Amino acid sequence: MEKGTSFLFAGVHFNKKKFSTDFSRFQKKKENDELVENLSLNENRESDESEEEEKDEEKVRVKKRKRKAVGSGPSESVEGFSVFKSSKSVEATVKEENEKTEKKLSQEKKKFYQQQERDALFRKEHNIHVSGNTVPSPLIDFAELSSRYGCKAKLLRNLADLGIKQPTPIQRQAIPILLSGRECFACAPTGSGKTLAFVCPMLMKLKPASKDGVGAVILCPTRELASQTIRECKKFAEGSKFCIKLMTKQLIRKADLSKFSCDILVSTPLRLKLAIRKKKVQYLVLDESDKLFELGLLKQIDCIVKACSNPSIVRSLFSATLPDFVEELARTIMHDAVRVIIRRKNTASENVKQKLVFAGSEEGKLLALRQSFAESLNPPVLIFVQSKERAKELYAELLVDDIRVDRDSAVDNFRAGKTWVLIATDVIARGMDFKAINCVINYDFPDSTSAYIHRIGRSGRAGRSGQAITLYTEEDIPFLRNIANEMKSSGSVFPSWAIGLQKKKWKKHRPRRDTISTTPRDKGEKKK
Ligand SMILES: Nc1ncnc2c1ncn2[C@@H]1O[C@H](COP(=O)(O)OP(=O)(O)OP(=O)(O)O)[C@@H](O)[C@H]1O
Repeated sequence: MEKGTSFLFAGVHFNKKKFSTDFSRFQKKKENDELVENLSLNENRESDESEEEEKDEEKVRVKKRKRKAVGSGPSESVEGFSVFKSSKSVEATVKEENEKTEKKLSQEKKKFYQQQERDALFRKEHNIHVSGNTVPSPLIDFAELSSRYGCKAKLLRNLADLGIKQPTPIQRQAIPILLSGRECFACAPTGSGKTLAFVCPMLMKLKPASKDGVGAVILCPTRELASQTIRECKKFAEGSKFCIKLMTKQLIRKADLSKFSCDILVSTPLRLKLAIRKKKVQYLVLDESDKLFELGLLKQIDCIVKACSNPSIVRSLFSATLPDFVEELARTIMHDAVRVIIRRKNTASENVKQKLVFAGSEEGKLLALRQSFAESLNPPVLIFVQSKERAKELYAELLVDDIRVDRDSAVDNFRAGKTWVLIATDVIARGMDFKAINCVINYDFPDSTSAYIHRIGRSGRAGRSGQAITLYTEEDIPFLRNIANEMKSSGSVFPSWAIGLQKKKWKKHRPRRDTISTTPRDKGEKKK
């Protein structure tokens, strides 16, 4: 018996003589289905067939019908007639298959729920709060960037070289969200590594040195922050071919923006629209989003969002303060976005020890500052005032004291450690990352709670501890309540009497203050 037919004939009593014609035909074709067909045709021609053979043929017919019904090929069984499964056995097989599928599904479901439980516990442990449809699991460590997302070793090495060993909570959650192509709006404390949270997915997903338009756009509210973000991006991308550009006035003047291309473009909202019009932007980040959404810039932001018309764009919003109106705006422009809050929304960093000092008057403030320098202040110190003019005035006063002081135009000197005290306005209150600032002094009371959170957040960054001193005068007292609440919720000692103050709607508290000067002057005189 030929190899090809052996399993079909095993155990079958077959009268080859009587069916010699058909048998030879069958041998030629060697097709199992053909054999079944022939056997069935022969039933009519050979009326004197033995009972046993008739039974055999009947079984073949049953088998044929069954095979048609289930659409399967020949059975894998090799023993006798078990090859022609009965209707019962087919049903059993189907049932078995169904049971197997159900079991597999329920195991997958179980696995999914177990993973969700683990994620929930992990998020709780790291103070990560999320809302949105099936949020991707947070990162356990940076190594997961390669195991889960195929991150190149170079990026991980760069992070390690920068001393970035473990992801911060915002990085643990926001990176997988953005890598999964989901949009997100995130609120995480100052100095908690939001920059890497949005830059890392770009460096993993964008093709370096692509000439195909602008891969990613990072919008910052100030030039100072944009320059810093560029520096950070370049550090993370060290050794790669990424083209990372800062949008400057010169660039706008020189370049033919219709042909302009780069991988990551960092810019303030001004004039960005021209550079990205008709370009296939894949990532759009609004850093310090609440500042960007402030009324003055809203129109420009709207234009930029519209200009980024790539339907598969991934947009994200990041800030340490996320007011409700920004959330509402975010929801109108984003689809299926995930909301990520680290710790509690709109709270000051826990790493900053906050203190309120009553100075009575403007003169009292200067005395209190001098006293602090004489007694306890360790550089570097960052002092915030409410205007450039006041920065000039205070600078002149501190120069007299022979303190190594500079004004916000001298940010680089301060960064390099050449000056120990920097007097600044709110222009550098957001996002600026000065290493190891020991103390922030709010010489002039901040004009809003979010300004307070961002100002004092220049200290206590990347897990370091810091200090913040806020001087206040009589006219600031009505606005103390919110600051005291901030102190309370971030674990600093707070004046409980201030919590009991009447709630006041805080609209840019920037009173006209007396000139900063200790030189005697006529009573009632006010310098400009
Ligand atoms: N995983 C990490 N481990 C250690 N340091 C980190 C990590 N991620 C970022 N950093 C460092 O922490 C510092 C603060 O990061 P970053 O400026 O991104 O904070 P931020 O959350 O954007 O703050 P802000 O709200 O003030 O803008 C930077 O010096 C950065 O290099």
